Amino acid sequence: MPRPSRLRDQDKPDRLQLLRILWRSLPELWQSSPLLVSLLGLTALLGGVIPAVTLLISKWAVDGVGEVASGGQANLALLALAWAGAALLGQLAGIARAVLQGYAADNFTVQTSRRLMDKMNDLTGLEVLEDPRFHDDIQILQMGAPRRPLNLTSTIFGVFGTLVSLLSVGGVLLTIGWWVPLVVIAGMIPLTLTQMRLYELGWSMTIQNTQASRELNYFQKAALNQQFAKEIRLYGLMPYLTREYTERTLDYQRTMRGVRNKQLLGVLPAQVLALAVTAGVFAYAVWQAQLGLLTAGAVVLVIGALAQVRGDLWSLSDSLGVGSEHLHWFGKYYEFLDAVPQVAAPAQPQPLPQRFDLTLDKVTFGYQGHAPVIEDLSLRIPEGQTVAIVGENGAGKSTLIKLLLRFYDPSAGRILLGGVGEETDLRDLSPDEWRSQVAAVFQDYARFEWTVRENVLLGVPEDPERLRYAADASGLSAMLPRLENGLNTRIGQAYGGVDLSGGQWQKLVTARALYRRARVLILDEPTAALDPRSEAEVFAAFAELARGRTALLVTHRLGSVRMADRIVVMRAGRVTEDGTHEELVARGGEYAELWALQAAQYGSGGAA
Ligand SMILES: Nc1ncnc2c1ncn2[C@@H]1O[C@H](COP(=O)(O)OP(=O)(O)OP(=O)(O)O)[C@@H](O)[C@H]1O
Repeated sequence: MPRPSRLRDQDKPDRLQLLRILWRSLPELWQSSPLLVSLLGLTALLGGVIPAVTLLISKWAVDGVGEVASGGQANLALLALAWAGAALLGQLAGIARAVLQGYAADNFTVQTSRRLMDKMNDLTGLEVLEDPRFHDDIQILQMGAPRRPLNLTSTIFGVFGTLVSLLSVGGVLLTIGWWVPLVVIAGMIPLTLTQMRLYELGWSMTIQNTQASRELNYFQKAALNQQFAKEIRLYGLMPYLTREYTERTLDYQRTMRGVRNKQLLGVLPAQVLALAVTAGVFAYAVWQAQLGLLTAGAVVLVIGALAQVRGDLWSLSDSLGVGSEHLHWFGKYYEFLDAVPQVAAPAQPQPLPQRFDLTLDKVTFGYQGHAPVIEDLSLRIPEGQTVAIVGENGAGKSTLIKLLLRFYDPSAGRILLGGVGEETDLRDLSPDEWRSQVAAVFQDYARFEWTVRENVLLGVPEDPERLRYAADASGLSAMLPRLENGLNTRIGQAYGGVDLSGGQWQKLVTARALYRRARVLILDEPTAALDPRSEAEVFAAFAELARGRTALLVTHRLGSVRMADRIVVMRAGRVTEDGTHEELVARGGEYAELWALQAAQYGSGGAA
């Protein structure tokens, strides 16, 4: 993903760029349903020529009436039938187009959304998701994904049909004078351009206001969200939220109202010009008829054609204006699809090494725009070892875990996987393959509003024996009888499900990690919300599961780290102590101090 500053630069693509976007979207639309799109093109073509055909028939009919009145001959009945046939065909083409358009747009929508999701999957790192401006782009893409493909499809075929109609009616007007269609169209061009410019203005306002609208919506969301209800009531936050929401909304509406008014008033002069031109041509046709140079049928043709051209050009300017908004959205969409992530999967990934020793070699890392939080850190974790990582808040423990999972790449140094002589840089492995070998419970784990079972399996096929083992070992089994439908209990009030307590959730996500057949197990603060008995149970399960595999445990509960083979103490992004519990206590450093403190709290006197 490019840095968001690049995204900003492209917020207002010029017309040429819009054409390029259109050029790229056409084959995509075609690929989504070739047959439907071809038929759609045919119906638009048919619908486009019908107005010209109807006008010609009208001309012949009026002239025919004149002929008959002056004693001549004309097959008026046939002409009437032809007129009705053409009108019916036009109606049928319109209905067929609407139906086909619905089907084609459905396919195009699914294809577009799938590509968005696939791309999100390709963004293997987390760095992009942490930039506030990235949220704006995602919000625009997310909001537009269900409707922009349909809008663009209908605009493309609308514009195509209108162009066909303009060309054919313009061709009919040629019979009055070669300059007539040229003058009519030239008179309408300012209207078309003004309309398009104003739509573009509308789009750039949408972009500029996304951050503002996101923020104001956040105030409303906070006010109505159950998650914040306790603090809002306790601290009397509601008046503040209401005030902020109202002021920001009024501000936002003022800005948007300005744009809307400008849009409406801005088209007025161009509309007057267009009207003047058509009125001029109309007057010319009447004058020519008075001179006997045009037949009555030709005057009817001119009147009808002018109305048609006016209607067509109006709808063309409207479609091009709205269409440019859809194309802007597609511009963002392609920008997202083309984004090159900082954490990228290698083109030719190395196979996973035999041994899973982990080596951090002089690793330095800082979050985007921030000072390093891991500095020149070297650490070797042989396969099979259970390592507890402890240290004060903000020491960099969770960051270290995120680096090991390759959610970020170090800015300096390397992280290697493999035994001596076969070490491979994590950057040379397929992130998916590497992560499939790791089970992890994060501090801020995902709470999916699915069933308990789905929350444990997370898309992995069910193995009943393993599921039972994971549920038993994590303590999940013990809480199931209290849930209405056991493993099939739906979680989340939004879908009529139940709410789980923090501790219950923690057991569930521990089961999630235990269910995976992973060679590396990572638990980041797995027991923070657990009662002492559950904590002891989870650690017993962890110790059991950790046997024979690499296990990393980040925790502040020192009582539970004694069972680790080794304890690593971190401070300000560096490893300051490294050894067994006994060694570190004997050493009398930070660990010994923390241990004594916690032991004193539990009243055991701090003895090792
Ligand atoms: N996504 C982020 N963007 C910017 N800074 C971050 C981000 N995540 C963490 N930090 C910062 O990095 C530093 C290390 O954070 P980290 O979460 O690794 O610490 P920790 O040792 O796990 O702390 P704790 O014990 O409180 O969980 C902190 O100063 C934190 O503010």
